[in-house]
Amino acid sequence: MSVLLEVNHLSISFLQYTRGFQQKKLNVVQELNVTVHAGEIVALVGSSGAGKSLLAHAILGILPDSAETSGSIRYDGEELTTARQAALRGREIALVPQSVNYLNPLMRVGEQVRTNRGDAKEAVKKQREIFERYGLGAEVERMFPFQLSGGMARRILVSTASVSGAKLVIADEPTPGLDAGVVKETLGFFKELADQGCGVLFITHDIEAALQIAHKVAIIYAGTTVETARPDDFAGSGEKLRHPYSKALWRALPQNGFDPIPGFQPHPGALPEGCRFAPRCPMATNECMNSLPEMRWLRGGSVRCIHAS
Ligand SMILES: Nc1ncnc2c1ncn2[C@@H]1O[C@H](COP(=O)(O)OP(=O)(O)OP(=O)(O)O)[C@@H](O)[C@H]1O
Ligand code: NI
Repeated sequence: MSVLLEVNHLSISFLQYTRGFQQKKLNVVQELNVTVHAGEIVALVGSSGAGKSLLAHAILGILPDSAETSGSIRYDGEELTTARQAALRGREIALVPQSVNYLNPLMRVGEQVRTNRGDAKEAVKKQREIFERYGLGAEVERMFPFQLSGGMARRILVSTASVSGAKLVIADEPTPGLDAGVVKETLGFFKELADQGCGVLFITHDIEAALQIAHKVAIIYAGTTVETARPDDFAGSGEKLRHPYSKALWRALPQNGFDPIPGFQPHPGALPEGCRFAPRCPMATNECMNSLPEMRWLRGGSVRCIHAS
C-alpha cells in the first residue's frame, strides 16, 4: 500500500514569557516520526503529556499561534503546507475528537455531519447511507447533540469522518471512559474505514484497545518516538519489544503483573540532554546522557536506544 502520511523529525516548541520580557522556548516535541500507509491503522501510544494531541494538531494545522514547528509532514507525497492543510482538513484529512463537546450543540447532527461534503443532494444521500450502516436510525439526523446517548454520539463522531470521504482519519483518544461494548464497536468502525483503504492514526493511552486493531504501534515518550513495533511484539513479559520504556509500559499493565516504572515522564521544561528515558532506565549508561539516540531499524521495527538488541 502507498504511503499516505509521513512525519519526519517533527519538533514543536512554544514561546513562553517568563519574568519581565524574557522569552523562553519550551521544546515539547522533538524528533517525532510516524508513517501511515493507506489501509493501515497505526496506533500512537504514550502517557499523558507525551505530545500525542500536539502531533494530531500539527498534522491538521490547528496548533496555537504560539507554537513553532520544524521537520516535515508529508501527505500523499507532498509537503503539507498551511494552505493544503486548510483545504484538506475536515475533508480528506478528518479528526475524530475525544469528546462529544466538539459537536455544535445548536446544530442538528445530520446537518453538521454533512458540512464538508460539497453537493447537497449527494451529501444527504451519503449521510443517510452511512448513518444506516452505523446503526443510526432515520430519526437521528434531526436530533441535537444533547439528545444523543453516549454510544450514539461516538457513532456520529466516526460517521463524520466517513461522510466527508476522508482518506486519513486521525482519532485522538476516541474511546475514553466508554464501556467495553461501545469501545469494541468504535474500534470496529475504524477497522472498517481501514478496510476501505483509509489510513488511520489511532491515538490512545489504551494499549489493549490499540492492539485489537492496529497494524503497527508507535510508542512515544516525552515528545519523542522511542519505538515502532508490531502488535504481536506485545506478548509475554515484553521480551520482543525493543525499547526499555515500551517493555516497562507493557509490564505496568495489570494483567502483566502491574509492575509500575519508578519516576515520572520529564516535564517539557526539564528534558534530559540525552535519551529522554535514561533517568528512569535500568539499562542506562553514561553514553545515554550525551545525545538523543538516533532511530534505527531492529527486528522488523525501529527503536531509539543504543542498548536495544
Ligand atoms: N499551548 C501550549 N503551550 C505550552 N505547552 C503546551 C501547550 N499545549 C500543550 N503543551 C504541553 O505539551 C505537552 C504535550 O501535550 P499533548 O496535549 O500533546 O499531550 P498528550 O500526549 O495528548 O496527553 P493526553 O494523553 O493527556 O491527552 C504537555 O506537557 C503540555 O503541557
Ligand atoms: Ni491528548
